[in-house]
Amino acid sequence: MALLTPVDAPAAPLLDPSDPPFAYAHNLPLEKKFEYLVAVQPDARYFPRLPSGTLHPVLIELLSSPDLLPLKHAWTNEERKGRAANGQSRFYFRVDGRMFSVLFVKRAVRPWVRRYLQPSDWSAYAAEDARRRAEEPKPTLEFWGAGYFTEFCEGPPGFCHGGSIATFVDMILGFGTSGILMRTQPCRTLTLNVTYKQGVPLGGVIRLHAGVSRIEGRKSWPYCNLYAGARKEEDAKPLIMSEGLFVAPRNEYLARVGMEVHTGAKDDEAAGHGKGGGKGGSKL
Ligand SMILES: CCCCCCCCCC(=O)SCCNC(=O)CCNC(=O)[C@H](O)C(C)(C)COP(=O)(O)OP(=O)(O)OC[C@H]1O[C@@H](n2cnc3c(N)ncnc32)[C@H](O)[C@@H]1OP(=O)(O)O
Repeated sequence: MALLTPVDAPAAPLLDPSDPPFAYAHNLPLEKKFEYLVAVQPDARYFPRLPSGTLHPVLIELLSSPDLLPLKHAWTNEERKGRAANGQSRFYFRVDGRMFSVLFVKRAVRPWVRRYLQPSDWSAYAAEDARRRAEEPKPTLEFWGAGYFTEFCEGPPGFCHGGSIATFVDMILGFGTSGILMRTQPCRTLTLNVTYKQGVPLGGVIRLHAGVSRIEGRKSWPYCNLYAGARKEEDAKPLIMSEGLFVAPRNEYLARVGMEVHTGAKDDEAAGHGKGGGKGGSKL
């Protein structure tokens, strides 16, 4: 299935901040904030359509918002080297000013979500977060992202496996939308509907548009569409359309597994801003 495995492949070169890709990143207004993202771009041997170590313009655009908080170097150089050699598929997206990434590890359709904007100073972050929320009392109900799938997600030759796509959109729906928007832990998938209108090519930049069309109490109805190409075109038809019903676990379940229990009216109020939603009252 995969064209190249890490075992067959030559070792990835050591990533060095003095390399041209880093200089390229440093020319950007956000300077070192890009360093980490640049460093984890896959090697060109695994991902030949983008120059090694550079960010695609659409990702730069995505990351260039002035309200981005400094990125934290969450991984060591050694980890970065290893990860870059694994040909991971990676997507970036922003929700409420926070940057997230979803990546696939090797062949397994096992995605991990990593929150990029982990500030080193949590009190400063909390203050910033509170200020932003005060200015934008309504939760973000839609967001855009971009990324790519590599050969570890291959199904039909040159195209992404349907299971990888289903896993990916499940993550976006579950974590990226309902979990975050409802200000709770990730919600659980109750139903997931994926329409594969066209194949998703490996290697090229894929845009995503996701959001939540309705929120009622513990339930939310997120959607996620995938498009080919870096640029948004008004008449572009989605390759993939997905939607689902996601349900936040009951409080008694959360208490049993030792997770924080959300009962605050504020969260419910925020959730109630969804189209068609609005009951908001806690049914937890
Ligand atoms: C750190 C990174 C972590 C990243 C995580 C990303 C998230 C990825 C998302 C996933 O993949 S989760 C894994 C796959 N999903 C599961 O394993 C879920 C398994 N199912 C469950 O755990 C429970 O069924 C669930 C928590 C989803 C719901 O349990 P409940 O006991 O709350 O269900 P309940 O029967 O009360 O139904 C909840 C609501 O849905 C409604 N409902 C049930 N079945 C339905 C159906 N088929 N269609 C429409 N509505 C339905 C039901 O009427 C009710 O509405 P109301 O509250 O308004 O009355």
